[in-house]
Amino acid sequence: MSSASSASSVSSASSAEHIIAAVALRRVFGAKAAVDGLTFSVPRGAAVGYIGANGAGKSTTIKMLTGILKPTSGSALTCGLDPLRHRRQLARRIGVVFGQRSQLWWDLPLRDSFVALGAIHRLGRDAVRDRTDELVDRLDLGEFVDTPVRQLSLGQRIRGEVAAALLHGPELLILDEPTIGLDVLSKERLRLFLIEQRSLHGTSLLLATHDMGDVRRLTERILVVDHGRLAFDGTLAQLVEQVGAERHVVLDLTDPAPPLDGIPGTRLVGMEGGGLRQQLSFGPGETTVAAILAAVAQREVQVHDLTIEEPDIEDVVRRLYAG
Ligand SMILES: Nc1ncnc2c1ncn2[C@@H]1O[C@H](COP(=O)(O)OP(=O)(O)OP(=O)(O)O)[C@@H](O)[C@H]1O
Repeated sequence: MSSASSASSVSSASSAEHIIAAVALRRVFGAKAAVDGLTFSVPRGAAVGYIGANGAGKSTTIKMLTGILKPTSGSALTCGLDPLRHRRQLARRIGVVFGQRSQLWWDLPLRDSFVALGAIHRLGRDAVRDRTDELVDRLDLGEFVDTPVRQLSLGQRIRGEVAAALLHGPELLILDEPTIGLDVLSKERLRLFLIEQRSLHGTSLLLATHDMGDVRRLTERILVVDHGRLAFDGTLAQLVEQVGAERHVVLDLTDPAPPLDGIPGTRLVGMEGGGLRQQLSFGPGETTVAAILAAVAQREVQVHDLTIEEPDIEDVVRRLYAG
């Protein structure tokens, strides 16, 4: 079955409710199925994390959803459109960022890229200017918006990529590893911006990432893909319940202290240096870092430093299969 004819088999009712609808999506490279019969849908307005180990098939899925790659079989509708047949129309309704590959013009300053993209998307000059001003302000691009892209740092470039992807106010934003290689502050700044944009504009989000922090902050549902197949579809809390992928807070204390057990919502999972460093684990919804710190303060110990460790995605996927 061709992808064009099969895409039309996804009902139009579902395409109104769903920003993405994939049915038995499959893509083979030589003898290997990179994506192997994926069926899932994303309701309009939702934010979904798409996670999996290296080579699990995430980028291949995204390429099929955006019309870059033809499925070997199965079908996909993105914004109700067949991505291959309506690639140009689709481009006006989605924004895509591949963290590892630039979609900007290397020799042009960001501002000129925005003007060029505005022309491609057929936005009026005033609309481009207003939207550029908003994005420069919200993403703090002011210092480098007139610098050629090739001279930007990774964090600056990614902010530029995200701005470019949102210039035309897409219904759906697809991000493939947007925070890869970014330092903690740049990651956080980008996440806050994305949260704000979604609440302002109701943009749907599909986020492929290796970063559990991205998933936790930005999405409400998780799809786990493994060897091109869907291994899990549910909330982070359900995933944690199923595989026990908890967060850890590592507390470095100013003086050795007795075990910090019995802190509500946490388990003491490690102690070093006679109590100088203690590690507590906790699941989503059980407690917060702020509540943990407040409870620790009542034990009359002083926290000198703290680190929050997110569960490792490769480990989560392994445990999903082991269980
Ligand atoms: N153009 C291609 N030709 C041949 N094999 C490919 C091609 N693109 C992807 N693959 C293979 O398909 C599988 C899935 O790759 P894909 O890039 O979709 O995984 P991924 O989940 O995005 O991985 P990563 O997290 O490492 O980016 C891998 O085994 C990869 O080597």
